[in-house]
Amino acid sequence: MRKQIVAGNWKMNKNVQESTQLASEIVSEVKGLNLDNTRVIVTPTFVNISEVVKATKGSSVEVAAQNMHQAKSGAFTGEISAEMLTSLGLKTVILGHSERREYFGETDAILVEKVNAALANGLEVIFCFGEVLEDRKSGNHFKVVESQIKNGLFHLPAEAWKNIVLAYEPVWAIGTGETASPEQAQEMHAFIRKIVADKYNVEVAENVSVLYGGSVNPGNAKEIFSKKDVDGGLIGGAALNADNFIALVKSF
Ligand SMILES: O=C[C@H](O)COP(=O)(O)O
Repeated sequence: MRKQIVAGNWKMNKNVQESTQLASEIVSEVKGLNLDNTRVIVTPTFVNISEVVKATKGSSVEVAAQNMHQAKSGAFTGEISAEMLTSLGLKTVILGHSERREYFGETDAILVEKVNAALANGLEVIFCFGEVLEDRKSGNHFKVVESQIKNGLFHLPAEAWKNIVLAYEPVWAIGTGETASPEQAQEMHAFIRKIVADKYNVEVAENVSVLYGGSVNPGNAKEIFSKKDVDGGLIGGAALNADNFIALVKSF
């Protein structure tokens, strides 16, 4: 059975003290929860990963990275490799976030290299995609999402999908306070599962967790997460506060 996941993407927020404090608060709040089928993930910025790994040691809270470079090592000033992440004990990396695509020029071709490098190093990939408002308004959103998934992931063999998590993040809903309605999320998630089933098989499609991201908060999470094909969320703003984040973890 696929897992439910609440992943907090801290983006470029929180210094080292704030990061460890938030992580410690989350650790102490998850202690009393039954998380048999729910994974709780936090993704601090690179410089704070080590300290957050220490702060979460021994707890069920997982630490992941927000990005990585595709090369093994070398002259790539300012970049971080997959092996550097695994050497810290990380098991998961977010790739293809719309902010990386938009502000840092990450193309489908670059993402293929990143996905391959991550998987080759034993990392699980939370692969993000989603349409901009124009696409949604013109009814192009299914096509856009299909092409992002196809171009980024459909070169993979079926067995690689056990290390893939999908994150549908409509760009118009990220940090805007505007959320896709639970019905819009469900409709897209069902579509995503269908194209994965068509390309591979029903088993791969049913086993992959598909997260929703875009202005999820304690007020709307329950309804969104209750949808059949929504397996949790990739959370930005609401993940920066332990109470809000834990409220989301309790929203299944
Ligand atoms: O990675 C998280 C998403 O970009 C969602 O961000 P948000 O919850 O602040 O809208």
